[in-house]
Amino acid sequence: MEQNELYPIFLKTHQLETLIVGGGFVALEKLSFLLKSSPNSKVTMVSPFFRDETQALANKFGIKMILDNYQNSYLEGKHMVVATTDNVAVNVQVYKDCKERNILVNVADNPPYCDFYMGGIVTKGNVKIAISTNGKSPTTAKRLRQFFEDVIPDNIDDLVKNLNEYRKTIKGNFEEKVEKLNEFTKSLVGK
Ligand SMILES: C[C@@]1(CC(=O)O)C2=NC(=C\c3[nH]c(c(CCC(=O)O)c3CC(=O)O)Cc3[nH]c(c(CC(=O)O)c3CCC(=O)O)/C=C3\N/C(=C\2)[C@@H](CCC(=O)O)[C@]3(C)CC(=O)O)/[C@H]1CCC(=O)O
Ligand SMILES: NC(=O)c1ccc[n+]([C@@H]2O[C@H](COP(=O)([O-])OP(=O)(O)OC[C@H]3O[C@@H](n4cnc5c(N)ncnc54)[C@H](O)[C@@H]3O)[C@@H](O)[C@H]2O)c1
Repeated sequence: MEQNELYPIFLKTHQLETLIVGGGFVALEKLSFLLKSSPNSKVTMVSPFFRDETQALANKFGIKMILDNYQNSYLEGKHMVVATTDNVAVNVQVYKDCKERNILVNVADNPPYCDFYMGGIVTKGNVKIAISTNGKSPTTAKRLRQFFEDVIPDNIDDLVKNLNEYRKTIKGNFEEKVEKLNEFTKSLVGK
Protein backbone atom coordinates (compact mmCIF):
# COMPACT_ATOMS: atom_id res chain seq x y z
CA MET A 1 0.00 0.00 0.00
CA GLU A 2 1.20 3.53 -0.82
CA GLN A 3 2.30 5.35 2.35
CA ASN A 4 2.00 9.00 3.33
CA GLU A 5 5.61 10.01 4.02
CA LEU A 6 4.91 13.62 5.04
CA TYR A 7 6.15 14.57 8.49
CA PRO A 8 3.66 16.61 10.55
CA ILE A 9 4.97 19.31 12.84
CA PHE A 10 2.99 21.66 15.10
CA LEU A 11 4.09 25.18 14.33
CA LYS A 12 4.01 28.07 16.80
CA THR A 13 2.56 30.38 14.17
CA HIS A 14 2.40 33.30 16.64
CA GLN A 15 6.21 33.25 16.58
CA LEU A 16 6.47 32.99 12.81
CA GLU A 17 5.72 35.45 10.01
CA THR A 18 3.28 34.16 7.42
CA LEU A 19 2.47 35.80 4.09
CA ILE A 20 -0.65 35.06 2.07
CA VAL A 21 -0.48 36.26 -1.53
CA GLY A 22 -3.94 36.99 -2.96
CA GLY A 23 -7.19 38.04 -1.32
CA GLY A 24 -9.96 36.00 -2.95
CA PHE A 25 -11.92 32.85 -2.11
CA VAL A 26 -8.94 30.54 -1.78
CA ALA A 27 -7.09 33.08 0.39
CA LEU A 28 -10.19 33.26 2.59
CA GLU A 29 -10.36 29.48 2.94
CA LYS A 30 -6.69 29.13 3.86
CA LEU A 31 -6.81 32.11 6.24
CA SER A 32 -10.00 30.83 7.90
CA PHE A 33 -8.53 27.42 8.68
CA LEU A 34 -5.23 28.90 9.81
CA LEU A 35 -6.99 31.27 12.23
CA LYS A 36 -9.48 28.65 13.38
CA SER A 37 -6.60 26.52 14.60
CA SER A 38 -4.14 29.30 15.45
CA PRO A 39 -5.97 32.58 16.15
CA ASN A 40 -2.76 34.39 17.14
CA SER A 41 -0.96 33.69 13.87
CA LYS A 42 1.07 36.62 12.57
CA VAL A 43 -0.16 37.04 9.01
CA THR A 44 0.41 39.60 6.27
CA MET A 45 -1.66 39.54 3.09
CA VAL A 46 -0.71 41.17 -0.20
CA SER A 47 -3.18 41.57 -3.05
CA PRO A 48 -4.42 44.35 -5.35
CA PHE A 49 -7.97 43.34 -4.42
CA PHE A 50 -9.52 41.77 -1.31
CA ARG A 51 -12.97 40.23 -1.26
CA ASP A 52 -15.27 41.69 1.42
CA GLU A 53 -15.37 38.42 3.39
CA THR A 54 -11.56 38.22 3.37
CA GLN A 55 -11.30 41.84 4.48
CA ALA A 56 -13.81 41.26 7.31
CA LEU A 57 -12.01 38.20 8.70
CA ALA A 58 -8.63 39.89 8.38
CA ASN A 59 -9.86 42.97 10.27
CA LYS A 60 -11.22 40.80 13.08
CA PHE A 61 -7.84 39.13 13.60
CA GLY A 62 -5.61 42.15 13.06
CA ILE A 63 -4.09 40.81 9.86
CA LYS A 64 -1.77 43.23 8.05
CA MET A 65 -3.21 44.00 4.61
CA ILE A 66 -1.10 45.35 1.74
CA LEU A 67 -2.99 46.56 -1.33
CA ASP A 68 -0.48 45.80 -4.06
CA ASN A 69 0.60 43.24 -6.62
CA TYR A 70 3.01 40.62 -5.31
CA GLN A 71 6.68 41.59 -5.33
CA ASN A 72 9.53 39.51 -3.97
CA SER A 73 10.38 42.27 -1.46
CA TYR A 74 7.26 41.19 0.48
CA LEU A 75 9.03 37.92 1.30
CA GLU A 76 11.50 39.69 3.52
CA GLY A 77 11.32 38.37 7.08
CA LYS A 78 8.73 35.72 6.19
CA HIS A 79 9.03 32.09 7.30
CA MET A 80 6.05 30.65 5.50
CA VAL A 81 4.13 31.71 2.39
CA VAL A 82 0.81 30.62 0.90
CA ALA A 83 0.13 31.70 -2.70
CA THR A 84 -3.53 31.82 -3.68
CA THR A 85 -3.81 34.15 -6.67
CA ASP A 86 -5.81 33.39 -9.82
CA ASN A 87 -2.67 34.05 -11.87
CA VAL A 88 -0.68 30.84 -12.33
CA ALA A 89 2.47 32.69 -13.40
CA VAL A 90 2.40 34.79 -10.21
CA ASN A 91 1.91 31.71 -8.04
CA VAL A 92 4.85 29.97 -9.73
CA GLN A 93 6.98 33.09 -9.29
CA VAL A 94 6.14 33.14 -5.57
CA TYR A 95 7.14 29.49 -5.39
CA LYS A 96 10.49 30.11 -7.12
CA ASP A 97 11.26 33.20 -5.04
CA CYS A 98 10.57 31.28 -1.83
CA LYS A 99 12.73 28.32 -2.88
CA GLU A 100 15.62 30.72 -3.56
CA ARG A 101 15.25 32.08 -0.04
CA ASN A 102 14.56 28.77 1.74
CA ILE A 103 11.12 29.96 2.79
CA LEU A 104 8.48 27.25 3.20
CA VAL A 105 5.88 27.70 0.48
CA ASN A 106 2.43 26.36 -0.34
CA VAL A 107 0.76 27.17 -3.62
CA ALA A 108 -2.80 26.46 -2.55
CA ASP A 109 -4.49 23.58 -4.31
CA ASN A 110 -1.35 22.88 -6.35
CA PRO A 111 0.55 19.91 -4.85
CA PRO A 112 3.74 20.03 -6.99
CA TYR A 113 4.28 23.61 -5.82
CA CYS A 114 3.96 22.87 -2.10
CA ASP A 115 6.70 22.30 0.50
CA PHE A 116 3.89 21.54 2.92
CA TYR A 117 0.17 20.93 2.77
CA MET A 118 -2.46 22.48 4.97
CA GLY A 119 -4.33 19.70 6.79
CA GLY A 120 -7.66 18.94 8.31
CA ILE A 121 -7.37 19.97 11.96
CA VAL A 122 -9.28 18.89 15.06
CA THR A 123 -8.71 20.84 18.27
CA LYS A 124 -10.08 19.87 21.70
CA GLY A 125 -8.41 22.00 24.36
CA ASN A 126 -4.74 21.05 24.43
CA VAL A 127 -5.27 18.12 22.10
CA LYS A 128 -4.84 18.64 18.39
CA ILE A 129 -5.01 16.13 15.55
CA ALA A 130 -3.82 16.99 12.05
CA ILE A 131 -5.06 14.99 9.08
CA SER A 132 -3.51 14.58 5.67
CA THR A 133 -4.42 12.38 2.72
CA ASN A 134 -1.01 13.00 1.14
CA GLY A 135 -2.64 15.58 -1.10
CA LYS A 136 -4.83 12.92 -2.66
CA SER A 137 -8.27 13.90 -1.40
CA PRO A 138 -8.85 17.13 0.55
CA THR A 139 -12.53 16.20 0.73
CA THR A 140 -11.61 13.08 2.70
CA ALA A 141 -9.42 15.22 4.99
CA LYS A 142 -12.41 17.47 5.61
CA ARG A 143 -14.78 14.57 6.31
CA LEU A 144 -12.29 12.91 8.67
CA ARG A 145 -11.87 16.25 10.47
CA GLN A 146 -15.66 16.48 10.91
CA PHE A 147 -15.83 12.85 12.07
CA PHE A 148 -13.12 13.31 14.72
CA GLU A 149 -14.56 16.64 15.86
CA ASP A 150 -17.70 14.68 16.57
CA VAL A 151 -16.34 11.53 18.22
CA ILE A 152 -13.50 12.90 20.34
CA PRO A 153 -15.04 13.97 23.65
CA ASP A 154 -14.58 17.59 24.72
CA ASN A 155 -13.37 16.35 28.14
CA ILE A 156 -10.28 14.74 26.55
CA ASP A 157 -8.60 17.95 27.74
CA ASP A 158 -9.41 17.05 31.39
CA LEU A 159 -7.44 13.82 30.97
CA VAL A 160 -4.45 15.73 29.63
CA LYS A 161 -4.60 18.29 32.44
CA ASN A 162 -5.07 15.64 35.15
CA LEU A 163 -2.12 13.64 33.85
CA ASN A 164 -0.06 16.81 33.72
CA GLU A 165 -0.83 17.36 37.44
CA TYR A 166 -0.24 13.68 38.31
CA ARG A 167 3.09 13.78 36.48
CA LYS A 168 4.27 16.57 38.78
CA THR A 169 3.50 14.47 41.90
CA ILE A 170 5.36 11.31 40.80
CA LYS A 171 8.64 10.73 42.55
CA GLY A 172 11.60 8.84 41.11
CA ASN A 173 13.85 9.00 38.10
CA PHE A 174 12.73 9.42 34.49
CA GLU A 175 12.27 5.68 33.86
CA GLU A 176 10.15 5.24 37.00
CA LYS A 177 7.95 8.20 36.04
CA VAL A 178 7.41 6.90 32.52
CA GLU A 179 6.50 3.48 33.90
CA LYS A 180 3.93 4.96 36.32
CA LEU A 181 2.36 7.17 33.63
CA ASN A 182 2.11 4.20 31.28
CA GLU A 183 0.61 1.98 33.99
CA PHE A 184 -1.92 4.69 34.89
CA THR A 185 -3.09 5.16 31.29
CA LYS A 186 -2.99 1.63 29.88
CA SER A 187 -6.76 1.08 30.21
CA LEU A 188 -7.24 3.88 27.67
CA VAL A 189 -6.01 1.62 24.89
CA GLY A 190 -7.32 -1.62 26.36
CA LYS A 191 -3.87 -3.10 27.05
C1 LIG B 1 -7.58 20.01 4.30
C2 LIG B 1 -7.73 21.38 3.66
C3 LIG B 1 -7.02 22.36 4.58
C4 LIG B 1 -7.06 23.83 4.21
O1 LIG B 1 -7.52 24.21 3.11
O2 LIG B 1 -6.63 24.62 5.09
C5 LIG B 1 -7.15 21.29 2.25
N1 LIG B 1 -8.11 21.43 1.35
C6 LIG B 1 -9.33 21.56 1.93
C7 LIG B 1 -10.57 21.52 1.24
C8 LIG B 1 -10.78 21.40 -0.16
N2 LIG B 1 -9.92 21.80 -1.11
C9 LIG B 1 -10.46 21.56 -2.36
C10 LIG B 1 -11.79 21.01 -2.17
C11 LIG B 1 -12.78 20.71 -3.27
C12 LIG B 1 -12.90 19.26 -3.54
C13 LIG B 1 -11.70 18.62 -4.22
O3 LIG B 1 -11.28 19.10 -5.27
O4 LIG B 1 -11.19 17.64 -3.63
C14 LIG B 1 -11.94 20.88 -0.78
C15 LIG B 1 -13.11 20.27 -0.03
C16 LIG B 1 -14.22 21.21 0.22
O5 LIG B 1 -14.06 22.45 0.16
O6 LIG B 1 -15.31 20.68 0.47
C17 LIG B 1 -9.82 21.86 -3.66
C18 LIG B 1 -8.45 21.33 -3.86
N3 LIG B 1 -7.46 21.26 -2.90
C19 LIG B 1 -6.33 20.76 -3.46
C20 LIG B 1 -6.57 20.54 -4.84
C21 LIG B 1 -5.53 20.08 -5.85
C22 LIG B 1 -5.44 18.59 -5.94
O7 LIG B 1 -6.13 17.86 -5.20
O8 LIG B 1 -4.65 18.15 -6.79
C23 LIG B 1 -7.91 20.88 -5.09
C24 LIG B 1 -8.63 20.82 -6.40
C25 LIG B 1 -8.46 22.16 -7.13
C26 LIG B 1 -9.00 22.15 -8.52
O9 LIG B 1 -10.00 21.49 -8.78
O10 LIG B 1 -8.37 22.83 -9.35
C27 LIG B 1 -5.09 20.55 -2.77
C28 LIG B 1 -4.81 20.64 -1.42
N4 LIG B 1 -5.74 20.92 -0.45
C29 LIG B 1 -5.20 20.68 0.76
C30 LIG B 1 -5.81 21.00 1.98
C31 LIG B 1 -3.86 20.04 0.63
C32 LIG B 1 -3.96 18.51 0.78
C33 LIG B 1 -4.44 18.06 2.16
C34 LIG B 1 -4.38 16.57 2.25
O11 LIG B 1 -3.26 16.02 2.28
O12 LIG B 1 -5.44 15.92 2.37
C35 LIG B 1 -3.46 20.39 -0.81
C36 LIG B 1 -2.67 19.31 -1.54
C37 LIG B 1 -2.55 21.61 -0.88
C38 LIG B 1 -3.00 22.76 -0.02
O13 LIG B 1 -3.83 23.55 -0.54
O14 LIG B 1 -2.50 22.88 1.13
C39 LIG B 1 -9.21 21.78 3.39
C40 LIG B 1 -10.26 21.05 4.27
C41 LIG B 1 -10.28 21.72 5.63
C42 LIG B 1 -11.37 21.23 6.54
O15 LIG B 1 -12.56 21.29 6.19
O16 LIG B 1 -11.02 20.85 7.66
N1 LIG C 1 -12.36 29.08 -5.31
C1 LIG C 1 -12.18 27.78 -5.35
O1 LIG C 1 -12.80 27.01 -4.60
C2 LIG C 1 -11.14 27.19 -6.26
C3 LIG C 1 -11.05 25.83 -6.35
C4 LIG C 1 -10.07 25.28 -7.12
C5 LIG C 1 -9.17 26.10 -7.80
N2 LIG C 1 -9.28 27.42 -7.74
C6 LIG C 1 -8.29 28.25 -8.44
O2 LIG C 1 -7.54 28.99 -7.48
C7 LIG C 1 -7.25 30.30 -7.99
C8 LIG C 1 -7.78 31.38 -7.07
O3 LIG C 1 -9.17 31.25 -6.95
P1 LIG C 1 -10.07 32.28 -6.13
O4 LIG C 1 -11.45 31.76 -6.18
O5 LIG C 1 -9.46 32.56 -4.81
O6 LIG C 1 -9.98 33.57 -7.07
P2 LIG C 1 -10.37 35.04 -6.67
O7 LIG C 1 -10.64 35.77 -7.95
O8 LIG C 1 -11.41 35.05 -5.59
O9 LIG C 1 -9.04 35.61 -6.01
C9 LIG C 1 -7.86 35.82 -6.70
C10 LIG C 1 -7.07 36.82 -5.89
O10 LIG C 1 -5.76 36.89 -6.42
C11 LIG C 1 -5.37 38.26 -6.38
N3 LIG C 1 -4.28 38.52 -7.31
C12 LIG C 1 -4.28 38.51 -8.66
N4 LIG C 1 -3.07 38.84 -9.13
C13 LIG C 1 -2.28 39.08 -8.05
C14 LIG C 1 -0.92 39.49 -7.89
N5 LIG C 1 -0.13 39.73 -8.95
N6 LIG C 1 -0.43 39.65 -6.62
C15 LIG C 1 -1.22 39.41 -5.55
N7 LIG C 1 -2.53 39.03 -5.64
C16 LIG C 1 -3.04 38.89 -6.89
C17 LIG C 1 -6.65 39.01 -6.75
O11 LIG C 1 -6.56 40.36 -6.39
C18 LIG C 1 -7.66 38.24 -5.92
O12 LIG C 1 -7.72 38.74 -4.60
C19 LIG C 1 -7.91 30.34 -9.36
O13 LIG C 1 -6.89 30.07 -10.32
C20 LIG C 1 -8.94 29.26 -9.35
O14 LIG C 1 -9.14 28.73 -10.64
C21 LIG C 1 -10.25 27.99 -6.97
